[in-house]
Amino acid sequence: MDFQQGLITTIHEYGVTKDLLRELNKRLKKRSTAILIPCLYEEFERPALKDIKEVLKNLTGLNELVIALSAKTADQVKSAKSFFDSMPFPVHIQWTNSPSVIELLKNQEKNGLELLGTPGKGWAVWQGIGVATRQSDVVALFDADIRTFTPLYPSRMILPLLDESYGISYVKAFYSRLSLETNQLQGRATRLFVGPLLASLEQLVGNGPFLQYLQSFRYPLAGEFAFTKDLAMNLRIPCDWGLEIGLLSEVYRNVRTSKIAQVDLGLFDHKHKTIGLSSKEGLQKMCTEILSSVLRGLMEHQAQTLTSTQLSTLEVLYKRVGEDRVKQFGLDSAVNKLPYDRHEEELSVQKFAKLLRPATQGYLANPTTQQLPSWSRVLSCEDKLQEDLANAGSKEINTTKKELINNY
Ligand SMILES: O=C(O)[C@H](O)COP(=O)(O)O
Repeated sequence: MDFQQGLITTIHEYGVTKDLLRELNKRLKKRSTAILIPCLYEEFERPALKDIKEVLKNLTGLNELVIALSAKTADQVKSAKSFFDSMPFPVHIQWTNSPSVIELLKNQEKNGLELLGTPGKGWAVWQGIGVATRQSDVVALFDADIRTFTPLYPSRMILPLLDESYGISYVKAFYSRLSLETNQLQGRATRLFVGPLLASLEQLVGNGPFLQYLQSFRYPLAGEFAFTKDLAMNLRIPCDWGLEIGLLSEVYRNVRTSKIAQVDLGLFDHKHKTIGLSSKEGLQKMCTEILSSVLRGLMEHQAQTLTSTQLSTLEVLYKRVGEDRVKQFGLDSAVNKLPYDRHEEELSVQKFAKLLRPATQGYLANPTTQQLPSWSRVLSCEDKLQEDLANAGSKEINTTKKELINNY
């Protein structure tokens, strides 16, 4: 526990779990809430989503479950629908890359709206927000690959938004990251890249408000967050691995920090990526895109950028802080009797350090990234697009347009 340091409210986990679901269901009836799960069809073939479904079945007060599904065939969509057959609330399967959705969004180019995002989580989140906010005042988002999902997750993520007297608009998760198989610390991008990067940038450019804000989050890359409809409708959505940092930047732009809370979800594990052989793969690609997102935030909120001398300093600082963190996590693991592969962690820091120069130069050469426009901006042009999108995403399928699906 801490004593609420930092800019945002921290909700700790004190181990009291009695009646959590009863309380949640009671409050859900008073403020309409949707859960949004962006998802590739492959997740339906893995055990995690089945476990998530079993927990969600207990949320009798939920207004809607929205599955933003990327699928290759109509049969996959049908089987996703029957997978969620028995839920005690409406389930909307939004086929994000269906021919009708692609046609509808492509058609918006005539209005100057670029809505065909790069396929991936960002695009699915954007569609899911559009669909979910038609009928719900609160939206909570969970990844489909969480292997440790318990009733505590939805309860703790959603409850802070259901009592409006606290004035909270945005809730972000944090957790302890341990692999269920090896019992080793996970969260490599967060621990070994984002943490040391933010600390190094702070030394380099000073403790400006945006850097201070980002550092208030105990797990800035957490993919689990919840927001009120009015905030959700005003967020631009990035389409790359910078999604989580990019959304934090959009939240910073839209609400005061007193309206933000982070919640301890306890233990968390999910599907893991490899570190990748180059900056185009795995965690290295992820960190490259995260760096762009952090640099963009520095520009947008602090009007700061990196000169070439600063870039050299950043490389030196990051390496030093990264190596210090490896030692710190080693001690943390030893005292907790967790296995720790120091060599592997040192190699990760070395690889991440090598990304800094090309990634920064790449960002400076092209600082604007693809972001999907906020829903409030979209509706100012096409006020029926939420409905049209939801209809197109759940419509029966035209399999003759298979090549469209494959491209998205
Ligand atoms: O949270 C993170 O740092 C990234 O998602 C990577 O996580 P992992 O090391 O648990 O795969």
